[in-house]
Order: sequence, then C-alpha cells, then structure tokens
Amino acid sequence: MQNSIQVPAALLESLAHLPYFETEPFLAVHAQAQAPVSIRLNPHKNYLLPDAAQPVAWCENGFYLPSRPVFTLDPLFHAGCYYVQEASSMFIDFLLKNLLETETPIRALDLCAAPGGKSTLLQAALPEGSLLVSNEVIKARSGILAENLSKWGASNTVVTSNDPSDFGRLTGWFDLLLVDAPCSGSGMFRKDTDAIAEWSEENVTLCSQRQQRILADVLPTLKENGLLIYATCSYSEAENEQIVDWLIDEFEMQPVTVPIPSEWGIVFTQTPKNQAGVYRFFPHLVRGEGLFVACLRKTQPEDEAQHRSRQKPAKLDTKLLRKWLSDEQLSFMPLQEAVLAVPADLEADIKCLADNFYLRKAGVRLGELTAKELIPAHELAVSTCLAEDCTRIDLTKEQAIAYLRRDNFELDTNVRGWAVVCYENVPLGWVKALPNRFNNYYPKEWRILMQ
Ligand SMILES: C[S@@+](CC[C@H](N)C(=O)[O-])C[C@H]1O[C@@H](n2cnc3c(N)ncnc32)[C@H](O)[C@@H]1O
Repeated sequence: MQNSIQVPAALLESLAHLPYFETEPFLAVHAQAQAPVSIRLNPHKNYLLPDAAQPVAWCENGFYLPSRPVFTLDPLFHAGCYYVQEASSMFIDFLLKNLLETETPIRALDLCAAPGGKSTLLQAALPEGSLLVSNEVIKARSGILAENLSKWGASNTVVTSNDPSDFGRLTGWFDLLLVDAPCSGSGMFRKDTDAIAEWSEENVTLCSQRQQRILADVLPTLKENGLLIYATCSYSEAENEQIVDWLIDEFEMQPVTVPIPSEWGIVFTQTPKNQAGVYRFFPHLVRGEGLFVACLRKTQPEDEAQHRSRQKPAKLDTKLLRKWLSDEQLSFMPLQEAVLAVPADLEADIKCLADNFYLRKAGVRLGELTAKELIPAHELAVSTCLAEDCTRIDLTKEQAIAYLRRDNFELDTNVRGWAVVCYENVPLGWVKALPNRFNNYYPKEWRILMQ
C-alpha cells in the first residue's frame, strides 16, 4: 500500500499487539490527503454554523466541517466564536459531563495548556462559577494561550507560566487536574508531519520519563477525591498505559471510567498491570486524530494549603469601571498600571495565585485608569462582560478584515470617542473615532498577516 506519510516501522511494530490496532487501515488513513476538520463553538458567543456541519458525538459544542475554510480570513474566528480543534480531543467534554458529579463551582488546573484547546473546552464545561488556571511552562508559548483565552472572553480564567513543581506550593487545592502531557506526538502525524522526523524510540523513553516527573511534581496540588485526567497524543504504551500503571503503583490513585457507545469507535482498553480502563483513539476507527486518555481519582488525604493574601485592597474608581461592564458580579484588582475584573467569588483565589505564581493573565483586563478615564483594553472588547450599551459600530466583512489587519479603511459614522467594532454583532475590538478619522486599536501582535 502506498503510504504518503512514512510512519516509522519501529512504531508500527510496537503497536501491533494493541487491541483494535490494524496496520493496513492505520496506514491507509495516514495516506489520505485530508484529516477531518472540526471546530468547537464558544457557548458564550453567537455563531451560525454552516448547514453541512455535523455534530461530534462526544462533545456538545463540537462539529465537523465539510471542508477546511481559511479560518484566518473569518472575522468570527478572531472574535473567539469558535476554536479549531481536532475532534478526538473534544472527548474531555464527555468525560467531564459524566465525572463531575457536582454543580458546585470547582478549581481546575490545566497544567500543560498552550495553545489552549483543552482550556477553552474546560472553561465551557466546568460548573458555573468555577476557577480555571491554565498553565504553560514555556514562556514563549504562554502568549498564544493568553490570546486564545482572552478571545474566549470568560472572566474566570487565569494564565500562569510556571514549572509544574511550583504547584507544590498549593497542596490539596485543585478539584480537577488535566495533564495533557508533552509527548512523542505520533497521534498527530497526519496533521504535523514534522513530528515524524522527530519520532524515535529514544524520544518515547525520554517523554515517558518527563511525563512521570511532571505528574510526580504536580500531584500534591490535587485534593483528596480530586480527579486527574491524563492525556497524550502518542500511541506508545510507555507514555500511556505504563504511566497509568505507575500512577496506581506509586501514588494513591484509583482509575475511573465512563461507559461509551461502541459505535463511536473509541477503543476502551485496560492497562497491562493494574487493568485500569483507558481510552484510545485510532484514526482508522474514529473521525479524529490519535489520542490516549485516562482518568484517576486521588484517594490520598491531602491538607489544603491555607493562604492569606499580602495584597491590600486597592482604591479604584469603581463607579467609572462598572459603566463598561454588564452586570456580572465582578471585583476589581490592580495589576501594575492596569485594572482587572475578576469574579467576586474568585477574588481571594486569584490573589493567592498572584502571590505565588507568574500571572500572564487573570480575569478580564479592563484597561488603564488615568485621572479621568479608562483607556479600554482589547480583552474587555472581546470579553463576555462588556456592557451592552457600549457604543458599537457594525462592519462589513471587508471592513472587518481590514480592521483585523490594522489597515486603513473608510468608516462612515457620526460616532465620537471609544467604540467597539463588530462583525455580525460580535465585538472584534476598539476604535477611537475622532472628527475626521479614527484610530485602530486592534493589538498589533494579533493582526492578520496573511495576504
Ligand atoms: C500536548 S501540548 C498541550 C496542548 C494543549 N493542552 C491544548 O489542548 O491546546 C503539551 C504542552 O506541554 C508543554 N510542556 C513542555 N514541557 C513541559 C514540562 N516539562 N512541563 C510541563 N509542560 C511542558 C508544551 O510546551 C506544550 O504546550
């Protein structure tokens, strides 16, 4: 059979004994030119799906598209109306819906979070009022994570950029821990052919050792009875089943599973040593990429770290700030020259995080307060807490693309001052309209570069 993607023979050999793995169909899907295209909708923003979109069975907001549009040229992509995510990863939604037995707000940590696919999913799936901390240790990658969460628009997220071991400062703090670990990447061969060149048996071993280090470092931050979701996009047992067996052997962790319909094509299998139930996604069986997922509950008692913030309450002109916001229950926190809006119920937690971690983003950045006014931040424009009565200007698609490129374009309006420009009623960002021109405040680093 012709195999346009050269799947390494050593990998094929190592997978041959796995249940439901079949070399020929596996190679056949890798020979196909096109991987399925799927998006997950942002439930807090409006978006009209194309008629031909088909639901992803295991995710309420997930849909396959019939072909791949040029997402970069869709203003609603930049407005955070949806996230482009391969469908297997959306399975986390199904697990959360079935395993979070509570409507009570929880604290969740997405430890390896950039670029933010699973964080945006978690944000939409967690019980209302929950806190989501999205961490990315590599500082250069934390920017794209903060960008994607800013566009998602929710106020209950915090982006940190810390080493997993730093979370040892907050023992017994989180109810949910997602570790979507860095891995050898074989499950992404179809979408990322560079991963093939980087694949080797030695790298699988190195990844497996790193996964153990990351997990051992971060597990103290999980509460007793807290849930760990461990995922990789590798097919190798050393990074998957063997890690789960190691977690059960070395820590007080119990596997938890949810039954799945067989027609989904997801392989429910067991780890060799402890017979823990785990999920595998093979692209010849599901409409998605390769993925491994396991869920475990911590049975070990863990005292919750107690923290009293060193931060003093700030004196802020709250009346002025509230004018910019819809009536969510938000508190205000200064961060250098800027002011943040954070859910009032999460203020103490966010201050505790600010005292202990490097915060890349927290809540919604409202802007900078001068003596007389707020210079609004982009995050506020694309947030879900922007005041309804804020001045809005509707753009055509052509104008919207020009705005997102930071190009000059004609705007026929009598509006003066700060206004939020919208496409199909969804905010894209700020302009400041002056008598004979306007200034484009779209963030330079996010502008569309594609011609
Ligand atoms: C599989 S990716 C995460 C994808 C992300 N969860 C998503 O859904 O968009 C793994 C992430 O782990 C980060 N990473 C690399 N080395 C790490 C380490 N030693 N500890 C924690 N995270 C690490 C990588 O930078 C990468 O962003």
